[in-house]
Amino acid sequence: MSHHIVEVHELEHTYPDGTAAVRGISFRIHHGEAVAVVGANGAGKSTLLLHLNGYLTPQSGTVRIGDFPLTKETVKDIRRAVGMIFQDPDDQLFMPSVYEDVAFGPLNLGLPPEEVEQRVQQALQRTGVEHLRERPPYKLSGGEKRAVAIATVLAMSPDILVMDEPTSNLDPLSRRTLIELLAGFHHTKIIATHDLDMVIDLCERTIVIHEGTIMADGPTTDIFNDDLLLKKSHLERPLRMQACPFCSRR
Ligand SMILES: Nc1ncnc2c1ncn2[C@@H]1O[C@H](COP(=O)(O)OP(=O)(O)OP(=O)(O)O)[C@@H](O)[C@H]1O
Repeated sequence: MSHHIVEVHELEHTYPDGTAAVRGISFRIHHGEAVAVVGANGAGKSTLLLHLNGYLTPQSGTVRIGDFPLTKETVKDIRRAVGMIFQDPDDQLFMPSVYEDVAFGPLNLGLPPEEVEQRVQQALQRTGVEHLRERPPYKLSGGEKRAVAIATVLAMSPDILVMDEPTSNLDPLSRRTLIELLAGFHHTKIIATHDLDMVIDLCERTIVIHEGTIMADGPTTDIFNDDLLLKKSHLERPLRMQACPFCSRR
């Protein structure tokens, strides 16, 4: 097996209206790495992420997850390895209760009832939402929904977690709780986000996307200290790295 768990090579994607969203992207990610994908609105982050578990298949170029090249034939295996957490938890939660949402994936795998129960219990415990087990997901708060969406993914025991804007629309405390939760996961993590302060907390490596191409790929601290790169990519230093507006100290 390759020691690169994710390999993307010369990936391109053009939408039917002619928008070239991903224009020749290549990178490799090792087991256990936590990698941020950052870039301005419309840079191509979500389009790239949708290729990592087969919601989109390559028009040109390749995506490999572990031993499998992504094709229509391997997509089922790839979805078992890669858990995708969407920006809007409502895209992920559709059953009448939290329990049923978290059990949905394991039941679809045809697992025996005891194992389904065990996976659901563990996933709810790890995300701290056991008490919501019988609640209808649509009545939960944004932070609770996000945690349940993560539980639905954990119940599938993926190797890799791919997340699109996991902290969007969360209040500061829910955001902090989520960051602590994610920091405790030992999965390979790929996180597309505008929350650059979260990136400092979670990701040792950052890939900067600009107009569908990779502008930079390296240690997060190097990227966030490169003001010219940030400017060219329409990004700003994370708040934590900006000068204090009152005392002008960093
Ligand atoms: N379904 C679609 N049809 C046509 N164009 C699309 C579609 N989805 C995205 N695009 C376009 O592709 C480009 C990349 O969009 P994408 O959503 O991947 O960017 P992003 O970096 O995730 O942006 P954001 O930070 O705003 O979420 C944009 O120009 C966008 O308008």
